[in-house]
Amino acid sequence: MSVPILAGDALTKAFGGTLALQGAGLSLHSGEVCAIVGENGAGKSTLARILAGILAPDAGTIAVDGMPVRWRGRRDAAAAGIGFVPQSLSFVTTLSLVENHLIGGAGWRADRRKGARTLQESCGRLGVALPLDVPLGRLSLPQRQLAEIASAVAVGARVLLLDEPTSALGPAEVDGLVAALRRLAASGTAIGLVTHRITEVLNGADRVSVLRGGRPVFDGPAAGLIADRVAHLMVGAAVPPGRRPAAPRREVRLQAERIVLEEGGTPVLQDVSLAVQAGEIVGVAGVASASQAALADVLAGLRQPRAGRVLLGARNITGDPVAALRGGVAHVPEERAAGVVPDLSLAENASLLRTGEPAFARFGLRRVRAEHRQGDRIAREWDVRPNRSGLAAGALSGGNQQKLLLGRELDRKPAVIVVHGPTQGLDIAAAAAIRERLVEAASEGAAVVVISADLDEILAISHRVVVLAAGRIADIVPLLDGAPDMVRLGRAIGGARSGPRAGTEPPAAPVAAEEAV
Ligand SMILES: Nc1ncnc2c1ncn2[C@@H]1O[C@H](COP(=O)(O)OP(=O)(O)OP(=O)(O)O)[C@@H](O)[C@H]1O
Repeated sequence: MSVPILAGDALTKAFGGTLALQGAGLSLHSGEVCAIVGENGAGKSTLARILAGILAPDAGTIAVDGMPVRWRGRRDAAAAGIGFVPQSLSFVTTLSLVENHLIGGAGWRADRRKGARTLQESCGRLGVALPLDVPLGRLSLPQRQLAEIASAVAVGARVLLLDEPTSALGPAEVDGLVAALRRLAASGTAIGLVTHRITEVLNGADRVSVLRGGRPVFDGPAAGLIADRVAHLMVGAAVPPGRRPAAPRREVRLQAERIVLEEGGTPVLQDVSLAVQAGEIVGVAGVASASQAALADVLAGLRQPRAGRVLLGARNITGDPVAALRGGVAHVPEERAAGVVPDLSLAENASLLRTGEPAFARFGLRRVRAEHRQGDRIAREWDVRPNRSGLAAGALSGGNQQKLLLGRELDRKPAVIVVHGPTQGLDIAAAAAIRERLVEAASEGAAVVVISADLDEILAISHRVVVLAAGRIADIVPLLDGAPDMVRLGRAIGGARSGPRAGTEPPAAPVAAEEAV
């Protein structure tokens, strides 16, 4: 076989007492997409970051074109053509793609016109169209992901290491991204793709490298692998099938009435009405867009719509996050960084938003021991690894931060749960466990809104699916015994309106008990 462009061998890395990598390696060849998989905390990000020069290994070697190298930092690796797109996107959202490209990868000497031209070229190579001059904050998460990839390509990456670029994307966007990556690979780029999604491994990758507990357990061609085998390699066990939720109670807990929201003059939510009953799980599907995050924010009282109102029971919580929080609304945002504070410890994050409660404060002073007990308990119950309450949350792997965030929010036994991308970044076993927890919370009476790019996930646990298209409710599709009308659902997701006219859905429309079983 040809000499790999980038190869890491026998790499070892410890963080304090945690051995993140133990003798792991990876070879990336020109024209090849290699999926890097493993459960949460397996060491995938650590491996990618070592290869990209962000972290220094404790032991092991790295070679480029067969020649040993020793990165002194990210710049060394970038200069050798190693591009890296992190799990938490790094571009500044108030700046446009061109501006980010100029202050980041391209360097201050590059001029704007030339920067824009090379970005256009890399978008062309990827086969995607991105607005170059719009602040990134106005783009959807998948577009921002593509923007960082395009910028890495534009600075001449021969190797692209992507840390879970697809975890927040829906099936159509995943297909689009995988197709874009395949096009890039066909032009000679070597791609290392960290992912949890088995379909990507099977459909998008040429080769699969599996890590478990920091050790390499498999490296071989993707062809001939079946989903169960990949799942087994990743978690070392079979994943049990999930449970469906029981019928909801006929009591509307959360109600959004004719919500209208605009961002910079652009309509994001248009006449959106939704009623969620106690014990009900409503899934929100649709092509990933800014509307979904906006809906989550409005339901949690975090954003003031231009028109319409949000009721928690009889209480108006529109644009009032304190009333929403006090009334028992839990919110798990799409971007983990908005929910977990990386510099605070696991214990502090676990008790965040509760510091005023008597259990966590006495005479105005924090009860640090109580915070630690809370951190220990949540970490134990939610399988956050490593379970060390004093550890900075930023030192947890992405998936473990997600478990911590969900654990904190659901531990309050909220009346309403608004969760965006509940299992993003989680391995298949952890994702199944989280879905189980959401079903359990609904069985205990919570009204749950699950916004997810993963349609299978929505279909697995929801009573009804609300389809958002272009900021409007295109349809509300009931699930009978979990089996939706896929044609109707597909049409709605594609933007066709077939159900109730947007905004005219009766807010308190009860779900027939037989629909909800
Ligand atoms: N800066 C750090 N300080 C302390 N521990 C760390 C640090 N970075 C990573 N770790 C630990 O190293 C281990 C491997 O983490 P890594 O982020 O590489 O896992 P991962 O496979 O990418 O997981 P995920 O799928 O959840 O993102 C984890 O136990 C993590 O807590």
